[in-house]
Amino acid sequence: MSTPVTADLGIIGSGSGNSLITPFWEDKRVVLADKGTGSTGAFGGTCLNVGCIPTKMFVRPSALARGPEEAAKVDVGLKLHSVDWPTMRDRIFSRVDAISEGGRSYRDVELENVELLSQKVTLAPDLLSRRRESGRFAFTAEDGTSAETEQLVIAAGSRPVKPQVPGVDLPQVHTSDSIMRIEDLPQRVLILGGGYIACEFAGIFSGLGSEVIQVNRSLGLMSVLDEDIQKAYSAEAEKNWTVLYQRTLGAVVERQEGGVGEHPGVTAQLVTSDGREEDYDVDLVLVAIGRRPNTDLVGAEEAGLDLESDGRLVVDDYQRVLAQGEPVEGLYALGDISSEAQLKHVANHEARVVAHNLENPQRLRTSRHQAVPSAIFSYPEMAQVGLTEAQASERIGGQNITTKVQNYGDTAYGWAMEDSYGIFKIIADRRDGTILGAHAMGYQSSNLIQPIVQAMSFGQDAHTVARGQFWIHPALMEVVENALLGLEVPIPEDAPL
Ligand SMILES: Cc1cc2nc3c(=O)[nH]c(=O)nc-3n(C[C@H](O)[C@H](O)[C@H](O)COP(=O)(O)OP(=O)(O)OC[C@H]3O[C@@H](n4cnc5c(N)ncnc54)[C@H](O)[C@@H]3O)c2cc1C
Ligand SMILES: NC(=O)c1ccc[n+]([C@@H]2O[C@H](COP(=O)([O-])OP(=O)(O)OC[C@H]3O[C@@H](n4cnc5c(N)ncnc54)[C@H](O)[C@@H]3O)[C@@H](O)[C@H]2O)c1
Repeated sequence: MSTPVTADLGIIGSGSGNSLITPFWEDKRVVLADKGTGSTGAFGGTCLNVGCIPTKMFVRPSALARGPEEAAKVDVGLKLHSVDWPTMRDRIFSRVDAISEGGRSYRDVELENVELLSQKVTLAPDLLSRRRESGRFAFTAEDGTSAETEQLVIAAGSRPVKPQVPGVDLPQVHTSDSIMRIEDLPQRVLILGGGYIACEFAGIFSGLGSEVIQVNRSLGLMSVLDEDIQKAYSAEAEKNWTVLYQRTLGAVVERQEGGVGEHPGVTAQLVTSDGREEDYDVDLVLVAIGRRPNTDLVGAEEAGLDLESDGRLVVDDYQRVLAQGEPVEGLYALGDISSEAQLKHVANHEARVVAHNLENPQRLRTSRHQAVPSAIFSYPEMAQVGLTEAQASERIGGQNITTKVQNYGDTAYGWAMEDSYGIFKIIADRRDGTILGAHAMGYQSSNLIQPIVQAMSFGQDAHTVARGQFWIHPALMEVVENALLGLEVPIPEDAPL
């Protein structure tokens, strides 16, 4: 057996984990292990290579391709000439791949204190007893290279779940890991799932001109959102592409014709909730039914670490990993492998906390998971923060909440847009004006929600936010101002006017 690589810090995962290598470690040794992400085995994790960044780089051209539809509402005739998928794809990935490669070579070649293990690694099954005896954490790579480190961070992320059905491993069945690199735009695509990823890709492909069939197991899309947004979005999606509910994928069978590039099309065999079978001939299938934490890939359970019921690592407020209910000193986790919210801004925040705690073990800081917003960059776009109306009613009693749903179309900028569907909903405690949540669907809702995130983060009440500042007239942000003003909350005598 070869001599283990020894280091002060070990990191498993080069996504958000990559940012832990701060100047503090310059005169110390770091081992960074990453097996590679997506169909190209890229460095730098999900967000950069197969997640947030490339998806939004496809959302933008897709939104522009909807230009004629939007322009027609305001009496302008536009014509879409072409959508050049191969050029678009290559432009997007030439940027993404260059950043990924730059990141790899910076870590691997330029930083002398960092050893990069471009392999899948597994925690030593006797991780905890060895740590007690030697003071070090141990893990091993597939080629037998082993590493021992004083502190260790598990930032190994999550991966797409695939249903175990016949044909699911055909090359025409994609996940978000591979779909963005396909050779050409499909004419007809079936998307399985009704959550973030399915709704974003349904928006992308339908905007670019593909015929989209979205299939969800439950009734309605985006079931995690507030009911008003969920219903409004489902109704819009049903107008924009085909949406089928209460069905799932039974099998995928290769056909002779259709398809994209070298692969022929497939028949997606769906099974309805009452047991009927329905066949859809499509060019390809995208499966987007959730992501599972990579705890199995790192051997977390075998190493004696505690797991949540959904397979995530259990961490305390300092992001320390728990074993038998107790935090293991020097062992941290962050991002999708331990976080309830699989969101990049959450992983980044946790990484800042872990970076601090690694460098200051005597002054540990806690992570914060209140007022975590998210946006779904579909068509229409959606955004949310805080409690849904149902959750707020359960938390403080329905009689104590006040809500306002502001239509974009009832504001000046909404008139300019001829907007017919945008809504912004705020939920507050009617007793003291505390903002409990906000939920929106419509143009730029991911930006419009930020003042509410700010108010919730800094504890500002609804009336103070509405009247304690100027709102630019007649900007679209007046949607938010009007939603705040529509809440029935107490207004103190000396409140700003
Ligand atoms: C299609 C898509 C779109 C998204 N869009 C958004 C968005 O718009 N906004 C948003 O906030 N979030 C979005 N997300 C979620 C976001 O990408 C993730 O929450 C975030 O990237 C998680 O970061 P992480 O550091 O935890 O994991 P990752 O970035 O996945 O990093 C984990 C790394 O660990 C490596 N690894 C795993 N196991 C091992 C092992 N045993 N040995 C060695 N290496 C290993 C992996 O290869 C990977 O590189 C999106 C996700 C997807 C899939
Ligand atoms: N914009 C963003 O912030 C963004 C974008 C993409 C992904 N993400 C993150 O990635 C996570 C994973 O995304 P996701 O969309 O894969 O999962 P998800 O949990 O958001 O949605 C899964 C969906 O698949 C459906 N489903 C599950 N099994 C099914 C089956 N067998 N047949 C048909 N439908 C089925 C569920 O009803 C649900 O609608 C998200 O929860 C989110 O945290 C975030």
